[in-house]
Order: sequence, then C-alpha cells, then structure tokens
Amino acid sequence: MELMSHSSTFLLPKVTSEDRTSITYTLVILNQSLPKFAPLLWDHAKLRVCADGGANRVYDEMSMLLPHEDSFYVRTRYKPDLIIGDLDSIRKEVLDFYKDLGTKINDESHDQDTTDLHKCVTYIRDLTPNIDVSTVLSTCLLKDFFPWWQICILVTGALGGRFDHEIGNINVLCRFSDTRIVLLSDDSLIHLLPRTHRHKIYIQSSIEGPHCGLVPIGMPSGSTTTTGLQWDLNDTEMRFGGLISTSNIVKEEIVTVQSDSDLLWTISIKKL
Ligand SMILES: Nc1ncnc2c1ncn2[C@@H]1O[C@H](COP(=O)(O)OP(=O)(O)OP(=O)(O)O)[C@@H](O)[C@H]1O
Ligand SMILES: Cc1ncc(C[n+]2csc(CCO)c2C)c(N)n1
Repeated sequence: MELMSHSSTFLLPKVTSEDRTSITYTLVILNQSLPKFAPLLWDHAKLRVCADGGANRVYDEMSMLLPHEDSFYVRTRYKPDLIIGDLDSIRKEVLDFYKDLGTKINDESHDQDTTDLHKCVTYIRDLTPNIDVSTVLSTCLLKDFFPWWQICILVTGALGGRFDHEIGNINVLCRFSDTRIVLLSDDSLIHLLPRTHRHKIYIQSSIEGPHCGLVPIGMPSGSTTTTGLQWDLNDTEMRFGGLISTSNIVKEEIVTVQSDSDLLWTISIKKL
C-alpha cells in the first residue's frame, strides 16, 4: 500500500524558499470570518477563489488583519482570481468592485443541489491537468518529503459556524476523496485520510496540536492502527455510536495511521 504524507507547513510563518516551492495550493475563502493567517495563505496560494459571500469577507476583513497597511491598497491587492457560487450572498458593490478589477465571475445559480464549496472544488479540479500520478511519484526520489506537488485545496471559514454548512463542507471531503482538501478555522484543521493509503502525518508542533481526533466517516472502521498518539489504536474498531477517537493527544513528531475505512483527521491549531 502506498504511503501518503501530510504536513501543515502552509501555516508556518517562516519557512525557507526551498520549502515554499514544495507547497502548491489553491485557496478557497468561504463566507465566515477570515482566520488570522488568511494573508499568509493568500500570499503563497497559486490561485485564490471566493465562494459567493466569501468575497464579502475578503473585501470587509482583509484590511483588519493588516492594520499597518493602507486599507484601499489592501482591497485592490487582495483581489480574488475567481468568484464562484449561486451569488445570492455576495453584495452588489463587492461583485462590481472585483469585476472592475478583472476577477472572473462564475454564476452557477442554476444549480441549487450543490453547495458553493462543492462548485469551487469541481471548478478547480477541472482546471488542473490530469497528471499521471504514478509516473510522477515513481520518478520523485523525495516523494515522502515533498508531497505538496499534488493539487491541494485549502479552505478557510469551513468550521465553527452553522452546523448544516459544516457538515456540507465535510461532505465535500468525502465526495472528492481523491483530492487533497484541508478545511480550516482559527482553531482546527480537518482533512481526509483515504483508506487506499497508509498515512504519515508530520506534526508542526509550533503551530498545531496537541489535541487531535480520528473519526470514521461514512461507514464504521473495522480496523485502525496508529502510532504517535497518547491513546494509540491497535487494530481497533471505530464507529459512530461506539468508539471514535476524540480528545486524543499527539505525542510524537510523526503520527502514522492505517485503516480499512476513510477517516477524518483533525488537529487543533495553536493560538499564537
Ligand atoms: N456559518 C458557516 N459555517 C460553515 N461554512 C459556511 C458558513 N457560512 C457559509 N459557509 C460556507 O461558505 C459557502 C458560501 O457561503 P454563502 O453564505 O455564500 O452560501 P449560501 O449558499 O448563500 O448559504 P445559505 O445556505 O445561507 O443560502 C457555503 O457554501 C459554505 O460552504
Ligand atoms: C435534498 C435537498 N436538500 C437541500 C437542498 C438545498 N440546497 C442544497 S445545496 C444548495 C445551494 C446552496 O448554495 C441548496 C439550496 C437541495 N437542493 N436538496
């Protein structure tokens, strides 16, 4: 079984330029307060997408996160590449402002069966050329340490709000389980650990942990085995209504996970 590596290096305030080249992601901004690290994520993203009302948040809140910079300059500098959604939450002045600056607008109001985040992920996946994953991996000697060449989508404002939206956001992880998607809030991050791989999670202890959780999603897990946690699982069964691993604690720099079902991995983000 192939190994999949995970690391939250995108949240590190200072990383070397060499590290940066290995971090390639698209940023999606949802319609909730911007996290304090939004400018950092924005600056290093390859593509910046707002889901409908997420554009209001960039327009209204980015300058508050950059109090030493001129607010009009911040507004024009932090211009989304793309706004996607049913456009029922973005304000007209915000839509017109970004349209005039050249932002591409995708009105998908005809689709009332998928969420704005779902629409964003579909669009981003369709943009990305279909790279032959196995060829790239087999020619990459450092594949264990440079996993971020793969397409990765970081999503801000995904957690800690309306519960139907939160569950809808988690459902997007399951719907697109072959795409690396990380849901973020100021307090925690969540991503999927697909059952098709064994997983090595490099803990960035300066910015994340120690609280963490492993939760089966969609179906029970007959067997999960971990290392690096205070309460490791050893061929353990997990199911909703039975045991799930919440309030666990990271104990080592590397956590490994192997399971017969897709699991959600969640870890706390430290208040700096
Ligand atoms: N309170 C929230 N908690 C978590 N995610 C949210 C929340 N509000 C919005 N989102 C996310 O941001 C996206 C865009 O938000 P927006 O408010 O524009 O959506 P919407 O489809 O108009 O919502 P509504 O269900 O209120 O009509 C949503 O699809 C959802 O993924
Ligand atoms: C069974 C069912 N439940 C809810 C909705 C409503 N809905 C789901 S996603 C979406 C778009 C939000 O921007 C809306 C309105 C539906 N269509 N089907």
